[in-house]
Amino acid sequence: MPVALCAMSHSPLMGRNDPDQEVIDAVDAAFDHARRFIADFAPDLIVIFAPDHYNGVFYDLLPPFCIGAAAQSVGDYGTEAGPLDVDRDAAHTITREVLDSGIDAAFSERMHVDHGFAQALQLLVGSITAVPTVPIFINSVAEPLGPISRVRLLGEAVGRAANKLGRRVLFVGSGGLSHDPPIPQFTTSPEQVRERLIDGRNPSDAEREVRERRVIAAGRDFAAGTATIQPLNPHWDQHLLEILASGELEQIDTWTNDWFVEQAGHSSHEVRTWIAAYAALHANGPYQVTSSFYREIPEWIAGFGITTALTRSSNHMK
Ligand SMILES: O=C(O)CCC(=O)/C=C/C=C(\O)C(=O)O
Ligand SMILES: [Fe+2]
Repeated sequence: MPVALCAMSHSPLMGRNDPDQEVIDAVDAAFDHARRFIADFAPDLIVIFAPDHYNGVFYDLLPPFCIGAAAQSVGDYGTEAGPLDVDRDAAHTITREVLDSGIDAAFSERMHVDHGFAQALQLLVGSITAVPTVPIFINSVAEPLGPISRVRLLGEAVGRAANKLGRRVLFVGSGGLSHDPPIPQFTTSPEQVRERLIDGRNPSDAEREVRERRVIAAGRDFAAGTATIQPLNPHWDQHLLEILASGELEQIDTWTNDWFVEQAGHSSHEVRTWIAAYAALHANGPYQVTSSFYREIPEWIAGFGITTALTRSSNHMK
């Protein structure tokens, strides 16, 4: 069966701290294109790789990867709250293949997910329940992180499982390219913040509001050139996009986690979701990137990309 991919940046600042209309129009056009690509492909299952930002997964038990057989969106930053339409059987099949491949992913019958999953599903297919989904959490925020090669291997195992499902599977990767938004680091946080990073589920509306305002203010300062956060790195972003388009994903195995941060900021680890999605596609055969959008958008603290891809055999089977 054919498989396809859409990898996209997300940003909680979209609609909250917007750039010039010309930039918004360009992003909207790129999302329109991605939506048409997905509608043409007509997936009957979405496997989405996304991170969490201390809304669903905490330091009380922090796996590198977790596959959800049921999942609940927390509804942060105005995203849709409530249950995703998770395909439990597909989640079990994928988990078995991943574990059989020697990748020790966690498994959840009640995964909590945030805008990393919900914003992508809403933007690409309209809602968190529009298409049956298997959500796969990839820790991209809470250090320490394992080597990037494990992410590629996870993606390959998921891709092999998808191949066995006999379904029209769309792989989605959700997360930024270079960016360094103000997400607390455990080692440098005061005790009170550490406590919420360990066990901060179900914050009050007021607590959530304070956190969200802090990120919005950082976006304003960053766009005004007065923030102390790390600059975007369009050269690094383009280099990564070229490697992903080439299909030579092993090249990325040599990149250290420190180098990701040095070059592209702490949240550049979110490209783990893209690498997993591309590896899943690659496990189904040689592929072709069919569209690639990129802009630096300081207002959203994002090197912002959207790409679509198809395996070459899927192209003939459309
Ligand atoms: O306040 C916190 O603990 C988390 C802040 C937060 O959720 C920021 C998210 C930013 C992104 O998702 C992003 O730029 O990719
Ligand atoms: Fe993020």
